[in-house]
Amino acid sequence: MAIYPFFASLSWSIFDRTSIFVALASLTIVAVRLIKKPRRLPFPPGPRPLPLIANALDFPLARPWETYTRWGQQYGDITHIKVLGMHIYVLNSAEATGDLLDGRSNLYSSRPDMPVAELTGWHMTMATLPYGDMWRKHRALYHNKFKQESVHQFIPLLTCKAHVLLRQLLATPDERVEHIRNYPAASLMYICYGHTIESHHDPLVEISETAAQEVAETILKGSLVNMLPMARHLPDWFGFQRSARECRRKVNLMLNVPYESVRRHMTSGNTVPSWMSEMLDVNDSKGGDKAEEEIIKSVTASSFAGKTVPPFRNPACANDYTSTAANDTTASALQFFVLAMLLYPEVQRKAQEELDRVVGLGNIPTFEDRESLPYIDAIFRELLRWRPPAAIGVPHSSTKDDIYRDYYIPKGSIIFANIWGMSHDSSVYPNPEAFQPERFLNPDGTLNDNDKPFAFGFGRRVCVGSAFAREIIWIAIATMLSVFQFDKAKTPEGNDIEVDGGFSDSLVMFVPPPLFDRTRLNFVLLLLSHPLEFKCLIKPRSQACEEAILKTPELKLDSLELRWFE
Ligand code: HEM
Repeated sequence: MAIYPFFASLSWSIFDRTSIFVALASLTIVAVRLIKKPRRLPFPPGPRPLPLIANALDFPLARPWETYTRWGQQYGDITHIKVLGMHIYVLNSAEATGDLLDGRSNLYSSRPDMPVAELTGWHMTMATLPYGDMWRKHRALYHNKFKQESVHQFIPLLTCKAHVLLRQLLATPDERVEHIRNYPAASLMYICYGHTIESHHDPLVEISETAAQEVAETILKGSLVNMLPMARHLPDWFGFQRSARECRRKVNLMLNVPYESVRRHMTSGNTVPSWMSEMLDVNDSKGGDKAEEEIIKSVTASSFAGKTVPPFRNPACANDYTSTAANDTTASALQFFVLAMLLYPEVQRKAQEELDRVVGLGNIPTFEDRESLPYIDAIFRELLRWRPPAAIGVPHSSTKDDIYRDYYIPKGSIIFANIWGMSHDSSVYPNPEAFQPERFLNPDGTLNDNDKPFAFGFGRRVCVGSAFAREIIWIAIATMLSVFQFDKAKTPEGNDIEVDGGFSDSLVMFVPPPLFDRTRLNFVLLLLSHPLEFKCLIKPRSQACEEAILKTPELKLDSLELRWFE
């Protein structure tokens, strides 16, 4: 049967020419949209998903950077997996990371959502805030304090704290791990609140640590709450409610003890100048907005809060804990520095030759010597390349559907950039496992232009403390190398105790998202890498070095008196 007569019989009165034109045009637009619609495009390649559980078994929980790097070799520089309904993308090249996280930072600057974190009161830390106005406010305050042009204000304090570190290492070298951990914590506590840490058991540091510890444990117990929000109404004996309440109490102490103490000093006309007192002054002068005050509490707490011993603790590692921002990244870099000096004694020798040439044996360098000490800066850059403290960074999440290289990336995807893989790309860094500061030097010994470490992350979420990190780590490395010799410890027979160079996993833990709400994603717990425990001999390089350490001036600082309340 011919179809034509049917169409021929249609009356022009029903389908006049204009209507047909409009209908055809609309159909064309819809068709083009459908064809171009991102959903039609494929996801990037990745491990084959299984029915029902998709890639749940592929997701690496231990040493994830190794799996990511393997995926990069197998599937190219962008890999896709699907876990518990979430689309996860792993970027394995500087090009793809630059294109998406830097180049399209308007789309890729959020963080995975964390329903359980809200229940525990832990959603206030800046690194976990979703992209938006609240994050912008936090970031602006942070940037203002820690931007490149402002970090010179910290020079006297950091010099003083580096000298404290030298004196501690001289007095009790076997407590190296604790001294190094204490150094960034003591610097940041003073900057944030004007509080001086007197011992390794400072009450304020302990409060922040136990708060974070409590959060990690509550999050584990809270997986069920994340999946089934109704579960939050389970009775107290179920455990989660009690945990969450205790957690909120500790977070509350962490935010309010320093705040109340700073306030009390300000009111009594006895202010110890600090970042918090500065911000409160500005806010007070504008009428003392309460919401702004809460932001001030959170921003200061974000910089040091968050050391926890993870639930799957590596017993061989003295330091495996997770952290939110500043303290542990810095401590991790410095622990790896000591390890590198043991494994690469020729690097230590070259650095000390440079120091002796520039400042002379028995003298301690200052920031003023930095320009003349390029090899020390090269050590710093190589350190962040060789053992980036956050090997897979902090995940970003996308806020709109997107297409990249004809692949589809839906809104709400989680994006990991494999910082480790990019820093160990042998086409850029030949023999990447070797610690070679020379990679960052020109043939004439000056520093080359490669000064954008992947270790600080990407785009609008790039580490806001990176300028400060460069200062605090540099002065510690330069002063330690000038006066100390780092060697392998010896057996009673005088033989070297070997150091295997191992380090703790950077572990990623996913808590399942709500069963019926795919827009609320999950919680991701990231651990920073730290060296596995190793023994080390730390001795002054000479009598003159020992005297120089003992002569370092002690900066007398006013200190905040903490005021406790429950
Ligand atoms: C070696 C030292 C450090 C390393 C390797 C490091 C690394 C990182 C990385 C990888 C991120 C995530 C970037 C991204 O999402 O792409 C980050 C974020 C952050 N870092 Fe650092 N960091 C260091 C030191 C510091 C210091 C000293 C501070 C504070 C003074 C700090 C404050 C922050 C904050 C607040 C964020 C969250 C930024 C945001 O989400 O917008 N970091 N850091």
